[in-house]
Amino acid sequence: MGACPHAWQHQLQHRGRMWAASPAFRRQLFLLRSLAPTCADGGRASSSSLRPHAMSAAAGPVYEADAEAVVRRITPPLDRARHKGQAGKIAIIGGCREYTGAPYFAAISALKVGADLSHVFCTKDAATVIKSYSPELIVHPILEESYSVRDDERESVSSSILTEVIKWVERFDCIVVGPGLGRDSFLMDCVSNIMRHARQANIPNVYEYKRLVQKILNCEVNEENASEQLTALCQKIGGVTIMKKGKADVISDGKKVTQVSTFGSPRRCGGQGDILSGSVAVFSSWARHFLLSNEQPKETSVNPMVLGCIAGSLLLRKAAALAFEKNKRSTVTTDIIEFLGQSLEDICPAGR
Ligand SMILES: NC(=O)C1=CN([C@@H]2O[C@H](COP(=O)(O)OP(=O)(O)OC[C@H]3O[C@@H](n4cnc5c(N)ncnc54)[C@H](O)[C@@H]3O)[C@@H](O)[C@H]2O)[C@@H](O)CC1
Ligand SMILES: Nc1ncnc2c1ncn2[C@@H]1O[C@H](COP(=O)(O)OP(=O)(O)OP(=O)(O)O)[C@@H](O)[C@H]1O
Ligand SMILES: [Mg+2]
Repeated sequence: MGACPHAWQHQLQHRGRMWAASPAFRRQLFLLRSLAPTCADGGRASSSSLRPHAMSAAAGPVYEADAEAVVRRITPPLDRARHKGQAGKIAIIGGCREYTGAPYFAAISALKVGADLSHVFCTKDAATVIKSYSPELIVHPILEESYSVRDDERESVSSSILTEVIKWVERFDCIVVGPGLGRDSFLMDCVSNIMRHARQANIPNVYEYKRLVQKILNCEVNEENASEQLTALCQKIGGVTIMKKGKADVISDGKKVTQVSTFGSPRRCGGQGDILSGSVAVFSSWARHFLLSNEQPKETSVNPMVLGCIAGSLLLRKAAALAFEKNKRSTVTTDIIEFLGQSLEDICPAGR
């Protein structure tokens, strides 16, 4: 979604040409090729940037991504000529009566990573609360839950919600569906309709993943053939990208399996998945712009969503590590958000 802005595209093209002449180019090309499903060597070769991991399974090896290199490549330069929106417009669909923190974490993380605009589409009850957390966010109180809709109104309310969201959808570079959505049946139905209009990647945790495997593959999660199961799940859902979160974040688009296992923090405070979703949204949109602006060889069909997952995972882990160093057991999600900027700066300085 979203067209590539010209100034940015031009700058990236220029950087792309410079880059092509640089000695590091071959290593990066290998990285990108290795992420591609149909690369010349079938991804079999190994290099310092991608190390096959011991949990290799029938679907093929799981490579440790060179996540820092990915972050450096896809993060756009800061340029005085750029206007508002060119660094990304992100939308979060989530937030209900119970959960107002989750959409806030995801939306504020998108801004702290570097997006220009962050919108939240939530229920009417959640909107005032979310707005009061931060004046930075643009909050749309347009979703409804079952308790506020009469049975005979469901269809008309659902279609007017859809109309309202669709009006906005095309303006966004990436949409995150789910943080704090809860489980209300009417809300789920409305959001399913919205998702049909904007195909999404899924970012499941252990329980969400378990439910997906049971429902789609009709079996239980099996760690013995984890990478084969993940690949099959991506394919069966229709070529989506899935990040299976955990000790290592394992990412697949149904073709290759990559992981990020850089150490983060031993704290498992709720909300880290929400930071992750906001960060992945920004990096995926940057990756899409980057790939559009730097013509890739035809056989190198790199998936921007995969690059976004790799970059988002690394950034969250680095920020979590710094927050834990400072706050130890009292580390909470807000502390991690504060370190997103420094973590990106450490990998990819703003003045480069
Ligand atoms: N401050 C907030 O408003 C927050 C709201 N959240 C929202 O809360 C709702 C429920 O989220 P949950 O993540 O609890 O949902 P799940 O239904 O996936 O988790 C159910 C239970 O499993 C546990 N669990 C999750 N991952 C696990 C793992 N890797 N290993 C072992 N146990 C695990 C959880 O602690 C929870 O008790 C979602 O709508 C979510 O977006 C969360 O994002 C956290 C922050
Ligand atoms: N066992 C672990 N070891 C190291 N890092 C982990 C581990 N589990 C999760 N993480 C980190 O936390 C991130 C979020 O995963 P988590 O399972 O907490 O998501 P979540 O349950 O959706 O979070 P949320 O509370 O926002 O809903 C992962 O991407 C990973 O970086
Ligand atoms: Mg979650």
